[in-house]
Amino acid sequence: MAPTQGGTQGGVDYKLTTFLQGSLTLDDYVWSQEEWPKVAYNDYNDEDTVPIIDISLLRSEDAATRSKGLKDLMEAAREWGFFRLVNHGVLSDVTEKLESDGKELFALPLEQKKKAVRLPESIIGYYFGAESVFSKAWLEAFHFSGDKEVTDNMIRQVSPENFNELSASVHNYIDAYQKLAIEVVELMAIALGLEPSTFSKYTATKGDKSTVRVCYYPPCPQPQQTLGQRPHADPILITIVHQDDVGGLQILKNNRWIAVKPEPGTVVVNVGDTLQVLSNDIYPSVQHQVVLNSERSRLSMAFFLIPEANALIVPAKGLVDDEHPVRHPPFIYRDYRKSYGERRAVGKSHLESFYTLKDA
Ligand SMILES: O=C(O)CCC(=O)C(=O)O
Ligand SMILES: [Fe+2]
Repeated sequence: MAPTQGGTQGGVDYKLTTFLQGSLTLDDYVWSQEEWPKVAYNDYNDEDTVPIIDISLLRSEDAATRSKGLKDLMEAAREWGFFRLVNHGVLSDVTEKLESDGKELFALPLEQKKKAVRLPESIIGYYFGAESVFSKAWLEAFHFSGDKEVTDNMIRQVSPENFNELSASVHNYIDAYQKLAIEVVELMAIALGLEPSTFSKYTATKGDKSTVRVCYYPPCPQPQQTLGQRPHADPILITIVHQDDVGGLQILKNNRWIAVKPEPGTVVVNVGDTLQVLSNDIYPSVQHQVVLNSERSRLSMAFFLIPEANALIVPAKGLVDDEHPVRHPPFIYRDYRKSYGERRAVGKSHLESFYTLKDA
């Protein structure tokens, strides 16, 4: 089917979206056929669904409740590389505030948003669709740094009149999710019989600290022929995604795409490549993608727990023995991240190709 060039469908004027401005047409967003989504954004399978972990059980004073909770967490992370967290305790005010601020930012004219455009070599800044590293993706995003100065500069560029409010909103979000993410990776270490800090001690405390990427996927006139994000695994320790009620996130399990159903009050946690290596492959990073729909826009906020750039990423000692040899040669996180950024366009699991690339 030849794509239509903008126009109004289902009450949405696509020409007004950022995606079809200037010389951009729908053709710029049509992917090759083998990349088209196989499962619709809302085709949920209730039999085979990402496990739900109630983190309040893991905080319980009762030893038996705690140890059952740890076992469930360990099994979910090991089998799925993904789980949904309930009762996490992050105030809904913090989440809802950034969600509504994000919507206001995306509603600004493109030229205004571009004042915070991502610079080459950086992951921080504004980017959209056909002009970004996510080339062809029907996505626009503000990626904010946990480094206050960097994010404050970005906000000053794009929305100086709301500076104080926006700055507080982004930093409150990052602080709250950073605490939760550290708690989760500490529980994931305890669940394997390791020191709590085994994974969390790799978290960056200076420079490129943990970040949040606020993602906006407007309705798309051709959701069958494009994607909001192509299949990828995240390079970091863990990601915590807050998605709204629209749906679109899918994960690859046993070669099948599984749609992750949004549940109010729930966040989605996924293992990144770095945690896979630190856990000597016990916790796998898993490919995921974002599928679009033609009716409703979707907003998600992905918090990334980022490793220290200079850290040597090497499997935890307690997980290596004669029966469990080291599965990945060590690497410096900065080198891995750089190579990941350069190869993003390929879209395959980067961890698998990284060592071959280095040896080549
Ligand atoms: O939008 C989503 O649900 C997922 C976002 C994501 O995978 C990412 O930004 O790495
Ligand atoms: Fe991701």
